[in-house]
Amino acid sequence: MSAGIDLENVCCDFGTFRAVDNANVSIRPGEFFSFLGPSGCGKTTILRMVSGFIEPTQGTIRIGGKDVKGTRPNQRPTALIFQNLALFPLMPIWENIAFGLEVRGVDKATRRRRAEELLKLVDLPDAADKMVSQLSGGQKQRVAIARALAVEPSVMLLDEPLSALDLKLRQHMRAELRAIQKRTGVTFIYITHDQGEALAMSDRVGVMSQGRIQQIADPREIYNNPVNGFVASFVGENNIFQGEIQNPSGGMARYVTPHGTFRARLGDLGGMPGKLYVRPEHTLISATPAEENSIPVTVGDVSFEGSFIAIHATSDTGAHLTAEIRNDGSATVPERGAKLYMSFAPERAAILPDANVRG
Ligand SMILES: Nc1ncnc2c1ncn2[C@@H]1O[C@H](COP(=O)(O)OP(=O)(O)OP(=O)(O)O)[C@@H](O)[C@H]1O
Repeated sequence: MSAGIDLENVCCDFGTFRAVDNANVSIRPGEFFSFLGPSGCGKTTILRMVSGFIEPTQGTIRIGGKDVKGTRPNQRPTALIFQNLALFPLMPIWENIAFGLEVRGVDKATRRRRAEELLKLVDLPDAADKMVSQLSGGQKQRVAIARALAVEPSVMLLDEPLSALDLKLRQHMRAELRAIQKRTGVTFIYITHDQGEALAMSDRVGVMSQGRIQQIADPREIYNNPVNGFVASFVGENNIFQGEIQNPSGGMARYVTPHGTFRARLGDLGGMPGKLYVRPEHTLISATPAEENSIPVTVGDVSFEGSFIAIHATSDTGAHLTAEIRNDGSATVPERGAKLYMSFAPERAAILPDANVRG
């Protein structure tokens, strides 16, 4: 069983401080949905409102279509997983997993069977009789997930559950979590400040800043078509130009800057000024000027990043730019001091407002 979650005009105030400002989102049953944003943007507050530990100051939260106002956390069909797992060290793994069932009066044989099923589900079939201290960080994390799933929640709420793990394990657990979620079909709401994590695992992502949801979309859309500069910068690198818009037409515009006049896609500015954003992997280098959006530069640092090489350069007018080329031998890597041109295709660049912030 999985349930959808709807937030309708949800606000949360702590005294005079508004931690969550007018959140609207419909999370589908069985969806892996992440809230992504920097520390303090209100992600945990949203999770705590869904789980029932705090009530919204305004607005409505529905789980499975039912308004949950006044419903206590233990009466909601949600299970919460933290970074701090709070497993019981003196109980074997299977009893840890079955603890919630014991509280509900389920008999021992059924508890054991259910624990073993869940251990298979999280890919730890031989761990039932081990103790917590015998497991690695990632294995403990999987036990915590199995324990949360034991009480058959319709919604799993995960609060940065991987942040205590080292990088390799975290990357491995991304795939594991995603696989467990798809196997169970339970709705997952995941919060993280790690954009790689959110983009890799989620069906959709809600990017947040200063209490406001900035954009809700699938990971590709978030990366390829960010709605504002905050989202563009939070999920990746950019070359950014500041200038004036000229001749907007058909979703494109000319953009006049001290570094050149460019053509780019025009985002929804909502009356706000815009800057031009283009990703380093869409910034091209050439020995001769490109037909449009071409900037003469001098190469500075050339940094080897594994799968790609970052070329940092400064334009004759003082703009700092970065282009990335793939490390597959297909392009000549320029040297420091080389004079060349950086350019970008108009449809790869967008003029965007800064962010949707409290006015
Ligand atoms: N009980 C509280 N009383 C007062 N302010 C609070 C309370 N809980 C959270 N806040 C504030 O609300 C804002 C949002 O907090 P929240 O914990 O939701 O952020 P977050 O995005 O989850 O950050 P982090 O990633 O650091 O956990 C922060 O500025 C925080 O200081």
